[in-house]
Amino acid sequence: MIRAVGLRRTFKVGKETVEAVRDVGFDVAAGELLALLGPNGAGKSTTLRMLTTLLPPTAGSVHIAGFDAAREPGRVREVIGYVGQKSASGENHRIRDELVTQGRCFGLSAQKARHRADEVLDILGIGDLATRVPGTLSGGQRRRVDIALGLIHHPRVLFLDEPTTGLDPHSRAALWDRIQLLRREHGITILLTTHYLDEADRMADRIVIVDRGRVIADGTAGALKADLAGDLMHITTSDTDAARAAADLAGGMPGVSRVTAEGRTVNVRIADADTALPACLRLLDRAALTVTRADVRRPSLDDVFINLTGHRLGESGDAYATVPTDEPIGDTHA
Ligand SMILES: Nc1ncnc2c1ncn2[C@@H]1O[C@H](COP(=O)(O)OP(=O)(O)OP(=O)(O)O)[C@@H](O)[C@H]1O
Repeated sequence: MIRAVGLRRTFKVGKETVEAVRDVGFDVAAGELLALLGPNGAGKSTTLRMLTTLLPPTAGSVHIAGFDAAREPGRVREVIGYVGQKSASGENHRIRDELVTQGRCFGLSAQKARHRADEVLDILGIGDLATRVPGTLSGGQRRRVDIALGLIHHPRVLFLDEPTTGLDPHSRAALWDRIQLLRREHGITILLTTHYLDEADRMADRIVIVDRGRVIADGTAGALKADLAGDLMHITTSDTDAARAAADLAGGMPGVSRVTAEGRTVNVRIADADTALPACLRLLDRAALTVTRADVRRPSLDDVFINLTGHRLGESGDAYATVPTDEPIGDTHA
């Protein structure tokens, strides 16, 4: 349904050239929900704008539902909905009127536009807000209105740029449910950008991780964790000397990709920790090293990101978190 090949986009800023997107490519199947995950400045919005005909790529190509975005942008716009980071609604018109006007802009008759407006209000669970004006809504309600506006013309593909940024946890969860419903019950292909790891993990069929304008991983959350992170064994020993000795022994085990000793604890990254842990404990026992505690932790997407880039998603001054702040929406750039 979506095919991006070798996308590149540079910007001239004074004498400098900013390479916002260097080489991005992926396919999204019909009905799939794909999350484009990456830190601030990774190139997610720029990629989205190229996919939605809002920005011409410096190089590369985009096809949506078989239409070439460069040669048939009008056909592409007919089949896609785009919800940017900034709110698309004004302040003073009633929500239902905004939706009807939007429907009319897409060529629906007055009757069909009214009917569709009620339909999308229902899909987003905001029928009770129909006569309110956007200026009086909460961030989460306003986000739903934005998505309703993006759905008015029955798009087959929906692009959402950081749909939950700035929402409180309750509003985020409610919005996740609505987005899942769009895909499940209405068969819409969805591509969303996010820098929330838990969001990508829980929502997406597939995750494409971008960093500094490049795709650095592409797969299901489960496959990324299994292939790029591995399980973690935490083994606590009697003292720091024992931990160092245990780390040396554990490091020689098959399937180990990394071992660190912190105080009395040894952290071992290993392919299949459930099987490896008993073997490791026997090894340490034979060496007369006392183990006071041992447990296994499954990898998170954060572990995947660290393994790929050497830093956490939230590091280097970027404003990432797995728990969002309560900042209002609509203050980020499009
Ligand atoms: N119009 C522009 N002119 C100059 N540089 C730009 C422009 N748009 C984007 N950039 C730069 O391109 C890089 C990628 O920006 P982009 O907005 O695509 O990242 P992002 O991953 O969406 O980040 P965020 O999560 O903060 O929205 C950044 O360094 C940004 O400053």
